[in-house]
Amino acid sequence: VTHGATSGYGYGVLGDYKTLNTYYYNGWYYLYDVTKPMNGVIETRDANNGTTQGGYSVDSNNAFTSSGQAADVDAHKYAGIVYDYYYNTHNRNSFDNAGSTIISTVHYSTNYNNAFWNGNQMVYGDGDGTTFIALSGALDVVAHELTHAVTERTAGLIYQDQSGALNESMSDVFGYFVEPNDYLMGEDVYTPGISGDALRSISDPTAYGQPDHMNDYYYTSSDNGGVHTNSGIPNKAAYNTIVSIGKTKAEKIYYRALTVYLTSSSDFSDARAALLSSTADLYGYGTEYTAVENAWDAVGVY
Ligand SMILES: O=C(NO)[C@]12CC[C@H](CC1)C2
Ligand SMILES: [Ca+2]
Ligand SMILES: [Zn+2]
Repeated sequence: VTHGATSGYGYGVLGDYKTLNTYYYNGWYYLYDVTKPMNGVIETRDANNGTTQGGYSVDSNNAFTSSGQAADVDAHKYAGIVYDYYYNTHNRNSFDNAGSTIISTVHYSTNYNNAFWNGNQMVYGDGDGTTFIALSGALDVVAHELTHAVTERTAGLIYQDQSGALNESMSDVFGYFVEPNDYLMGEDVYTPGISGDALRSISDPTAYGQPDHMNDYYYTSSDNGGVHTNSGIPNKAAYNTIVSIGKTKAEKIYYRALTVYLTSSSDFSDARAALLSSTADLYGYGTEYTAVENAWDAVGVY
């Protein structure tokens, strides 16, 4: 075989075995996934602790088993899982719904306790080993970042004040929809020395210093108007919605609100209205509609 799709394997950030969609070319195996529908491609790169996009993550024998490859393994595997979620659940082909290649870069900078979508791709730090370990090691974090890309291409929620907090909330809420085994965000890569904690909770935002009601909205000039703090309010409303109507209906309502009704300047009240319109479109004005009204009443948003 001169070149083509191959199946490899590796160990993730938490040391867990996983199979990988790889690509063989000219003696090297690449973290380059060509198995997705409509020619969607997922590629993973390695900045080698620099701040460039980095070159392709490659291996000589299709076994990505070294400790330095763990972050690459998870970024690649989890990007594929998030692609599949959006395609299978919402019929969306990649972040732009046009099959654009999903690019991830890992080992960005040194001791970098963050991850971000830079407008073109996902970028993950390794963490400092105390606050975070390699951030691609959490599926909800990968889903959080790729949802920033979806939001940017759809509602385009401006990353400031209430629209910015909604932007953050959409990423946390779809992080839950992709990884629904808990209501926590980032728990798999946050504080390796402390068990049971997380970066945020959508069931109880106050557990990690976020408000869960408009009465406690945090007015600040930092963090783009506290977008990572005030997201607790729409996050709590989403949790209320999920527990009352279930994940299957909730994720359809949220996806429709994000892609049909929300705009760049939408605030929390606009989000309530967008979710109610989406609910009415999909399920009418019955129990689901009432549940969404109650969910937002409970956080003081009308
Ligand atoms: O909320 C975030 N970005 O807007 C985080 C912070 C830590 C995880 C990686 C990036 C989530
Ligand atoms: Ca989680
Ligand atoms: Zn974010």
